Amino acid sequence: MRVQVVDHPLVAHKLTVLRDAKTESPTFRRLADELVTLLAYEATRGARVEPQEISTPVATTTGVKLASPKPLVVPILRAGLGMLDGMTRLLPTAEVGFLGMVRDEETLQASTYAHRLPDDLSGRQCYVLDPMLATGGTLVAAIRYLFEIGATDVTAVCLLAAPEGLDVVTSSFGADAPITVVTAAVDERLDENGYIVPGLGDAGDRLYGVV
Ligand SMILES: O=P(O)(O)OC[C@H]1O[C@H](OP(=O)(O)OP(=O)(O)O)[C@H](O)[C@@H]1O
Ligand SMILES: O=c1cc[nH]c(=O)[nH]1
Ligand SMILES: [Mg+2]
Repeated sequence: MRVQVVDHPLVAHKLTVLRDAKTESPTFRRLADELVTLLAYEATRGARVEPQEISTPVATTTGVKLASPKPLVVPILRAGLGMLDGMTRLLPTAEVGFLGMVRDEETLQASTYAHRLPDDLSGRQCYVLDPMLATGGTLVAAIRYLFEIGATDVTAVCLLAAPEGLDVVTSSFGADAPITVVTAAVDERLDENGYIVPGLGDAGDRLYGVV
């Protein structure tokens, strides 16, 4: 597994505003969207391409286009939905599958309440969107499901990750697993309620309100 922390002043600036408890939903949504686009640029560095012949107004040349099959973007509902537009802005031809998952706030166990994905992910590059990698339970369950239906190449794009969650993903799949985690920061730790410290609070609630 590879962890890539995107080190860029614009990423750090936007993340700081997202962390601020005074930032309200409309600004939080806009900044999450902008931040994901910056992370997506790094997350797609390994996107597969194939040669394509084209004619410019001056000459013929060989360029590249994204290879088939199309990449698949998988936002994890609810909070991952706030990352979808930012990701597909850079990957407009990607297809989108959905996983609905929720973490029990007492046991911290993740469960799946919805899935709508292609039957077979063989050969597809998969990009999982989830703003918070906390205990890692949600991401492990999501990746396990994608592997079960044929995925062999998964990149998780997270706004924030906790060291504990990264360790859980590594120990669940092994250090050599074909998994990349791209994040704006690895924070200090989890608190006793499984929240990332210093973190940004409950990403779903800050995007969409308390339910
Ligand atoms: O790493 P974990 O400990 O599993 O926690 C991370 C998960 O918790 C949050 O989802 P939540 O369950 O709050 O659902 P929501 O997105 O609907 O708010 C977050 O969006 C992640 O999916
Ligand atoms: O800090 C955290 C941990 C899990 N889920 C969140 O939304 N925030
Ligand atoms: Mg939530």
